[in-house]
Amino acid sequence: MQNDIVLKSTSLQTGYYEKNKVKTVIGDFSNLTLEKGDFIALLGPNGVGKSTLLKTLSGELVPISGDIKIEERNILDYSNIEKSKVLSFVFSNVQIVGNLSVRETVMMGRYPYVNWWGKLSEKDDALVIQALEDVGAIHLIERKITELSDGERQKVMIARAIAQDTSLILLDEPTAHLDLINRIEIFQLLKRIARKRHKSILLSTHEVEMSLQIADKMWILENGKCVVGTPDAIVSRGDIARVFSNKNIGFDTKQGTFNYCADKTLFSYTISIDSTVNLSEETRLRISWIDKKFLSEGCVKSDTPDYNLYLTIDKDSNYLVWDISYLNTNVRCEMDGLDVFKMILKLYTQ
Ligand SMILES: Nc1ncnc2c1ncn2[C@@H]1O[C@H](COP(=O)(O)OP(=O)(O)OP(=O)(O)O)[C@@H](O)[C@H]1O
Repeated sequence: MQNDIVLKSTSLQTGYYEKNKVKTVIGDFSNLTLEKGDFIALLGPNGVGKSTLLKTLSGELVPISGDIKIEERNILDYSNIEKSKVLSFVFSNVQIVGNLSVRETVMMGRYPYVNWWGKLSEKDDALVIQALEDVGAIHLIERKITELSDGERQKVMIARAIAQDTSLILLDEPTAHLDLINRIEIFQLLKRIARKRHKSILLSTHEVEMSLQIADKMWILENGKCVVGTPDAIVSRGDIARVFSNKNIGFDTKQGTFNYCADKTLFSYTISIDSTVNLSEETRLRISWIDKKFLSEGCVKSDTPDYNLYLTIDKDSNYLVWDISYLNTNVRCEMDGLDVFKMILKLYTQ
């Protein structure tokens, strides 16, 4: 395979047909490629066309124009059974077929390989067990799929895709409805599979911060186009800030995190620190969280501020305290961020 390219689309337009006529064009992409071992996050606002692109790349939707090649062969030239040997698709809303056990569900991934007599071999069974071990769900093997939590079920569906042993795995929002730990686990699990088993994995997600940390590359959809790059390139080019920020959400390019800002500016402030204060890691952290809290309340940092916040040590208690000065008023309050804010608000509305 040339340059390890697993999927390549050329001049692809995605969209929908109605009565054999083009109803709407959703995406218009120059060349998109997925290479062996790639772990790629597909991101973009609601309704931008992520699912439409995934369904088109999987052959479920017919492109409006352009073509898609998987392992150098046009996707339209594959029979269903041939396609299911090169490509697996994990949907966000897991469709549960019948009252199957976890073993039977994952075994369905081996269906494209059943022998002439329609029988699964010992090798198939071993692959099912291996796939369940890979996703950390082997303990669920005898459970009914209907009796699992969303996170457990999602892992089983990923195991099914692994058992299917395709070079390409597409996943549509595999972490939707999952808690934080399960979301991270699924991301890391998919990355491990891409690495260990040299699979190409493309998943759509709304997890911007997690994708920045874990994905090899990102495809960001914006107005029907796709911006492609490694996380560092995408951040430094300002793509994340442009696509995902608005007047209430700012992207911190150094931290790779979002900050939530208020609609209107309430007041400005500055923070300074007395030289006697020993800035421990915890104190630095608390100050940065005060900044976040203030930002979310509509307060901005300024060199000519309404409020001066001076961090010092109270001589009697030996605790850290804030001295707040505003016009001719000076007050002292404890370190706690909410207390500081409430105190300032009190002065502000007096
Ligand atoms: N069958 C259809 N016919 C016409 N338009 C459709 C059809 N299905 C979806 N769309 C439209 O295509 C656009 C892209 O939808 P798609 O589901 O691909 O977006 P998405 O990026 O996956 O969104 P989300 O993040 O909300 O899941 C939307 O405007 C949607 O309304």
